[in-house]
Amino acid sequence: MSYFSVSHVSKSYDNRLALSDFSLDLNQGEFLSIVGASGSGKSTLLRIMAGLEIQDEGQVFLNGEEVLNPKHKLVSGYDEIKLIHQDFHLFPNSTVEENIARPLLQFDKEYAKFRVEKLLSLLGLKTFKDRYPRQLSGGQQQKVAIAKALSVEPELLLLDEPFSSLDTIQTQKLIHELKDLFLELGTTVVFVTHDLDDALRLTDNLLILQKGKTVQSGTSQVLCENPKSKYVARLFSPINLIPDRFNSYIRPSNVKLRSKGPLMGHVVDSRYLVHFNSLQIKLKNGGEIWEVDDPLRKFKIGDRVYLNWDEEKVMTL
Ligand SMILES: Nc1ncnc2c1ncn2[C@@H]1O[C@H](COP(=O)(O)OP(=O)(O)OP(=O)(O)O)[C@@H](O)[C@H]1O
Repeated sequence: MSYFSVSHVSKSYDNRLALSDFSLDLNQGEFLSIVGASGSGKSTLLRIMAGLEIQDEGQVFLNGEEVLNPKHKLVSGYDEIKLIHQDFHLFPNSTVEENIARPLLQFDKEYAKFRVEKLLSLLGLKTFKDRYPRQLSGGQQQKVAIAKALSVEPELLLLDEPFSSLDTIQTQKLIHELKDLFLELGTTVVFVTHDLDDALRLTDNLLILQKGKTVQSGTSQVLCENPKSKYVARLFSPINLIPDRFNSYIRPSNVKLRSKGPLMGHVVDSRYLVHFNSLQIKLKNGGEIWEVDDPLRKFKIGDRVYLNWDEEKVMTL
């Protein structure tokens, strides 16, 4: 059996299915991102993984032991499994240091001191250790919440949209720091998000959840290059339907603009994006609009273009 395993878990609320026959296996130290739209069942799944929610069917195992839900365990939850939410759950009248030390009250004092110092240092929080949560930015508060969760050395860390109250720059910086931290500590991590970009930055392994079911899982590269459905394909970028071919699509980045080619069109809009101009091209026959990347920023509105692509990049969905 794998280190962490979710086996055939289902859950309904008032006859509405939130999770359907969901299974998952993770090795120790592995990171996984679960990506799903709002209402796809992400939070329900994490709460079941943490032993905080009663599932209708299925089981969860960590390191060979069953994770019991509140129906079977008097005090719900486990020290080995920590769930972190977007709202930080910090003690407002305790300093950063006290917040991180709080879960360690029952531990040996020397160990607690050592652990708190290590986490303050690993998360770059040393200079803030005497401040109160209200004196910190959102990103710093989230780091304290993560340090607090890591203080008891959990075996499994479950992150429920932990960056949703942070801005893009704060999120990218924190993800970068956390990745190194989790690797160093060897923690097994499940991160749920609706934001594919955040998931790609934190992990190589993805699972796409839709209406309580896994629609595809694998590495980011496999999911981007070989999506099994339009839903998965569109998470990575828009897709263009190739006319007169059965369910064949091409990504904007895989279209080449040449002076000759199988499809002709005119540029009807051009947007300046960081790495390329994003063109809207109206096809001559049929009048459909394609989205195409112009990395050399060569084309202007009104230009006539011919669209080419490599057959191996065509996705049949
Ligand atoms: N306590 C509850 N009672 C009734 N229905 C619930 C409850 N919790 C969740 N649901 C329903 O279960 C489904 C899954 O909800 P869940 O919160 O797990 O999704 P999510 O992917 O985490 O959504 P979000 O990203 O918006 O937080 C939704 O349809 C939701 O309305």
